[in-house]
Amino acid sequence: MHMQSPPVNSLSLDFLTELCISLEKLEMDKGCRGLIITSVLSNQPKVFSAGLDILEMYGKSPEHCGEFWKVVQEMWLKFYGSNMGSSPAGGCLLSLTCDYRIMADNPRYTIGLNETQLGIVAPFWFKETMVNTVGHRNTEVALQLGLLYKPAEALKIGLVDQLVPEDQVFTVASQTMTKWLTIPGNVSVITTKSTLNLLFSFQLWCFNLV
Ligand SMILES: CC/C=C\CCC/C=C/C(=O)SCCNC(=O)CCNC(=O)[C@H](O)C(C)(C)COP(=O)(O)OP(=O)(O)OC[C@H]1O[C@@H](n2cnc3c(N)ncnc32)[C@H](O)[C@@H]1OP(=O)(O)O
Repeated sequence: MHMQSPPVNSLSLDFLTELCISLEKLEMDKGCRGLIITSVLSNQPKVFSAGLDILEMYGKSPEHCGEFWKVVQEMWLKFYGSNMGSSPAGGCLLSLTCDYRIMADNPRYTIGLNETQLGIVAPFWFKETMVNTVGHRNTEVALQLGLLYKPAEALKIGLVDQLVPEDQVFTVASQTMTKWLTIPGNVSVITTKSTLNLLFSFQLWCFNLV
């Protein structure tokens, strides 16, 4: 899936709604077993996603914010595989929801949950997704300081799984997905993934009740 919402693939209500509808269609397509998500913006260095659309959160009605928030959570529940350039905040969440993260090895790119740098708080399910990926201590430091990591640092703490030269990102992503798809039985993989996320999904469900 190619993301192309200039200038920076910011996650607006319209963009996220379209993303979720596209994912739903793919989920219903029995021939589709995996997804690579990438940015085809023409800017250099390339942005994967600038995160939540800041304008979507400013001066809007509570109903609009509620609708926006619901679709952000929907996006979190659905994702699978990714490859990328710069990924701050919601862009980082988008990639954290994937099974495998391949980042272009260009020190001009950064990834991380930088919310505190903006004076906002990363929601608990952003935080939990980060803890599940890089552990509690790394998350504690990363979130409190709002750190954005360069590729080598991101690899070191496990925030991304692999660095590759920029022109090879898609090829390596395709090869990696081919390997993941050799695991037999869609059901066992999906069930394993659901089990890993079970407690967390339950927590999010409880959170939405209060
Ligand atoms: C209800 C919600 C409550 C709490 C939410 C808490 C969770 C929040 C999660 C978030 O995701 S908040 C968003 C955080 N995002 C960022 O901090 C990213 C900010 N942007 C950047 O760092 C950079 O723009 C960049 C993505 C690295 C790209 O840099 P580049 O130099 O290539 O572009 P430039 O900075 O000139 O930007 C171009 C253009 O895009 C606009 N822009 C950038 N980011 C956003 C965004 N997140 N939302 C909306 N618009 C964005 C920027 O203003 C420029 O616009 P202009 O050309 O009109 O000036």
